[in-house]
Amino acid sequence: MSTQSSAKSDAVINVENVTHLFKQHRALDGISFQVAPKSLHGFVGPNGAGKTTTLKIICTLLKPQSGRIEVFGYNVRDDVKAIRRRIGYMPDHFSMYKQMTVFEYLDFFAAAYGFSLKDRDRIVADVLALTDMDGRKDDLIQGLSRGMQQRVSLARVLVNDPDLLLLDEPASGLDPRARIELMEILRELRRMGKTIFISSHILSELAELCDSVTIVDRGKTKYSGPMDALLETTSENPVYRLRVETQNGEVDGYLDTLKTLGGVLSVDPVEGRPEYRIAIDPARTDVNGLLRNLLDKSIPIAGFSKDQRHLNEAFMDLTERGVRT
Ligand SMILES: Nc1ncnc2c1ncn2[C@@H]1O[C@H](COP(=O)(O)OP(=O)(O)OP(=O)(O)O)[C@@H](O)[C@H]1O
Repeated sequence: MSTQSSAKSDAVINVENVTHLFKQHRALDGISFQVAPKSLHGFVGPNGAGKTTTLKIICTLLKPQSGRIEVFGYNVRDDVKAIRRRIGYMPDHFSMYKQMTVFEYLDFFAAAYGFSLKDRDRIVADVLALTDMDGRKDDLIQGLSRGMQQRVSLARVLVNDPDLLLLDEPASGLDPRARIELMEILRELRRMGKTIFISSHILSELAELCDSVTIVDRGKTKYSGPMDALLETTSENPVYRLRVETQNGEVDGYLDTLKTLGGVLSVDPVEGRPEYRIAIDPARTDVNGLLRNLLDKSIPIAGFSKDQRHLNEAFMDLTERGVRT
């Protein structure tokens, strides 16, 4: 009997204090995080951090040894069938039946899900359209590029119309164009209301795509929340980035004026660009005060934004040195 919990939250994935050992080796060490419905949630961590292990537990291929994992409110220990009906899992390393055509391959999986011959034609046409593969249905898989094979693999995951997609490093080995096209397909799937959980060991790869992210290292959660909040400067003193209009590329001349503005703590010119990073004391001024002062001093503003930490900086701050084997 299935035992969907009355769920204390509406999270699609709820991971609470999960630990998993391979013999003496602690692959997961009390990991916890949640994934909201209809979000595109990144799962990032260095090699050996525990991403694949977590994904396998979420998709019911591996039983958790301790802690709790719920998917759509179903416990992964007891409700395997109910969960499998609603998820699509794309593993990091997969083998395909490469001597099949794209159509035969997808039709084979639709048949494995128990769909009738009539439904299968429609389903395969739908997933081919979703992955922009309509024109390739009669191509042999072995003749397709890696990017195209990855799309077929994604199409295969969509055959049972899952509400949650679990994708393990889907962009690895793809060239920039194939990556961008894959990301566009994922955005479209999210627009259709699917929740997408996507792992990568490269934070920058997911930064533009994902609205929320969990960073994991050595089996522990290092950050889980909105992508924007991760990139905010951690300092208590907000930092803003000012770009000035230049004439003949001349950028000097504003530094001294900027330093004298009320509430400004420090001003750093950005090397090689007509830009400054300005830190303010929030007890003495705010963003509106700073902008007013800039206008009062006739600084020619060409652009102004809150400074964000560089992604790599955020990732390095949160994860430890050394590769885990
Ligand atoms: N079946 C297994 N037997 C023994 N150790 C394992 C097994 N699977 C994973 N591990 C170990 O558990 C740790 C976590 O592995 P996991 O594959 O989950 O990490 P990952 O974050 O997905 O890494 P990568 O980015 O390299 O794919 C690693 O130290 C790995 O060597």
